[in-house]
Amino acid sequence: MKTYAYGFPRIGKQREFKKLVEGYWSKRVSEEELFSGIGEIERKREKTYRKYVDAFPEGEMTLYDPMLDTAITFGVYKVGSLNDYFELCRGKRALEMTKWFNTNYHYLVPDFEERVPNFSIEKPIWDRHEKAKKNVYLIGPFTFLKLSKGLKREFFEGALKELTGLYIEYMNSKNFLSVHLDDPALVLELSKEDWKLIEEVYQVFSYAKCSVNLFTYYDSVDRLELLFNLPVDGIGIDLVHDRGENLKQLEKIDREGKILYAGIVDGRNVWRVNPFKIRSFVEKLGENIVLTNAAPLFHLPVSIESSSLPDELKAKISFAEERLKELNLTANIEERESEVKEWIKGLTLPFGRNEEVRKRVSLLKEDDFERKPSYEERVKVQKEVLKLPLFPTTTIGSFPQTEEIRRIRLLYRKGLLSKEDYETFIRGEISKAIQIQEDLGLDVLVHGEFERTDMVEFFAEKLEGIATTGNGWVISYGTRCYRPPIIYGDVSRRAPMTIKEVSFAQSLTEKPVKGMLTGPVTIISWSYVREDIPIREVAYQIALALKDEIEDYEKTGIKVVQIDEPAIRERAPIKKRLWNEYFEWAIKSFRLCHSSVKPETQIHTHMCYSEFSEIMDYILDMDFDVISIEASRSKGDIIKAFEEVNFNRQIGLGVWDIHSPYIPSVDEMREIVDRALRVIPKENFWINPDCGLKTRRWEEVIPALRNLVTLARNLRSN
Ligand SMILES: CN1c2c(nc(N)[nH]c2=O)NC[C@@H]1CNc1ccc(C(=O)N[C@@H](CCC(=O)N[C@@H](CCC(=O)N[C@@H](CCC(=O)O)C(=O)O)C(=O)O)C(=O)O)cc1
Ligand SMILES: N[C@@H](CCS)C(=O)O
Ligand SMILES: [Zn+2]
Repeated sequence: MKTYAYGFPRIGKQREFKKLVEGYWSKRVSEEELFSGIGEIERKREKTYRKYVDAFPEGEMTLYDPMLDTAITFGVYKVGSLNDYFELCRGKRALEMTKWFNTNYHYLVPDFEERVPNFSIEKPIWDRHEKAKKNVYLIGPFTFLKLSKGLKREFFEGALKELTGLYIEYMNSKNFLSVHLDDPALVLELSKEDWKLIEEVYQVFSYAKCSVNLFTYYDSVDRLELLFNLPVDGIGIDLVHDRGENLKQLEKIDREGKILYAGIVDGRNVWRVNPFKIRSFVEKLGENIVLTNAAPLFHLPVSIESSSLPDELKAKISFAEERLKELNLTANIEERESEVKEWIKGLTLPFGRNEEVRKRVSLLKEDDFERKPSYEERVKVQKEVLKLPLFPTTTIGSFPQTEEIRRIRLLYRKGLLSKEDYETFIRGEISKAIQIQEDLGLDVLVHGEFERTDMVEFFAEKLEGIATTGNGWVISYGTRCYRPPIIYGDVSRRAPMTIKEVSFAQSLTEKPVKGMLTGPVTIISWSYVREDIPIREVAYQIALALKDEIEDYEKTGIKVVQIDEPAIRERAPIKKRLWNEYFEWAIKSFRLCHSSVKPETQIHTHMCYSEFSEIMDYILDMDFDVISIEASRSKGDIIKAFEEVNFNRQIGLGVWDIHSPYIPSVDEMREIVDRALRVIPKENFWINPDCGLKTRRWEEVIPALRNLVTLARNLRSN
């Protein structure tokens, strides 16, 4: 049996990719060094692939994001220099950033600005395909256009025809031997018209001089037979996250000699597979099978080898390199039987069970998910208590994680600094941040999250039942990474998690300080989650831990609590037909956190970098008092969605794109507010940035927040 793998992480075992690109941005690395360093990373990746699998794509590497590279290759953006390229990623011309399907990877969204697209084939400033010949990696034209913005409906068909034609020209002129087309948008719930268009337009692949393999992943394809009728050589499908739907269709399809790239090892979660079971499963699939991963492997860290997990857990999981090994073991099971037996030894080890937690979840009643009194009642009490001005100003939670903070934390983690000294240092940072916010004149303050490495990892370290990996880095966007924790057992709170820092901050000021928590859906979405109990139960376990934390806030006099749920949209299933089922537990877990708070406690939530317009009704059902939503990169496009719903809650639409070092002026921020005030009553409107400020520098934060406060003051005096 043959094996194939794709999407192996580009970050590198020691985050070489991040260090290199960020080194270039800070002028420590020259252009030449950047290119040769990227080449080196690519060679290492290919060496790993070669160790385990028969084939893999060439030219998968990028300097920032493959969607942007595709846009440049086909002339959507003209880029004459590396600086032009990075301006589109993080400068004043930065493209909107949004979640890639239901993942925590963010891509740059090509924008056609409502104009007729005018494609061309361009030689990019750094040519990822320069040496590529076999299985050359390209994002499929359908996915590329479907995930872009500003392409009017009436132009879509013409654009797809023209672009697909150019793809053929590109492949033929470059003399590729074979092409790997990544086309995950084919798993979306598509209309009849879309399917008809795909069927028609993708016929042009018969003009390709090389073989073409079309890969889908993250879910099932609703019209799989249609893909097998296209003039391509192979089809890749996800047999892990398809709820059996791909398999069911496969049984009825005549594959007519086409290769089936059977995605049988999970690219999204870490639980180790049993190669014996996988092998007997694939043997039933028939002839012409190539074993592959079910989704790109970059959602996993590079290898378990360099992680600091306990051995019992390591024996149950696989990261990217181990997934390659699983493909290899499955394909060569006869010769490697003893190795396979060794591989699966850890699978029988039990997950952590906590009877008390199980009982608490089983005793939950409908009332436990219901906050009383209603928003209309409690908002009056909150007004009395908080006495906030019109257009209250706040930030989203984190302040700059400076090099000094990271260095001090590293010393503490290595045991070179005592807990006491570390905590004194953190208190010093909190004091400075409170002073700065007071001086700027913000209304609702935050403690700054200096004690947190990451908004999920921090809670994972405090909670029982969740493990952290130490070095298991995964890219979230560009060069920014996170280490997804592993939820392996029942989750419970050992002790208060955030009270010390937040109540210290509150002791320094008369203004309200927001207690800052990460919500259950986000903790789940940015972690790897056990699959032996229903996801709903995991969510309720986490919610109960957060509920206890909020009760402790109230006891210490905290009046405003923010429960961040930036991943609530991202976690929604790709198939909308499954949305009700998902949102039911997602919303209930949020409501469980805050259902028992006092009427005067103001509950905030925050969401970012997703397409929210379609989920407004679900969002409202979470029953918070205030929401802050990112809106500035999309120039406030989300405002349209407020025209259609009666959004009777307070809202802060982000007025500052915090992922760019650019400092917006008062007038630039005002544009978004003016548009929003046409649909949102001014007494419900807050002024805040898009997201947390941890990735920015104080030199950017202070002037931008000064402008933000000036904007609020101008609005109040108008
Ligand atoms: C808000 N977002 C988040 C998402 N997902 C998360 N898991 N977290 C988020 O906050 N998704 C949506 C958005 C956008 N996504 C991100 C993701 C990641 C970052 C980010 O800033 N990442 C940091 C790493 C953060 C971290 O864990 N830091 C640790 C380790 C720091 C470190 O590298 N230490 C060095 C030594 C110190 C030094 O020399 O600097 C080392 O260990 O070698 C910590 O602070 O201790 C990143 O830099 O990529 C932002 C938005
Ligand atoms: N409170 C978090 C939310 C990020 S989505 C922060 O400010 O970083
Ligand atoms: Zn955010």
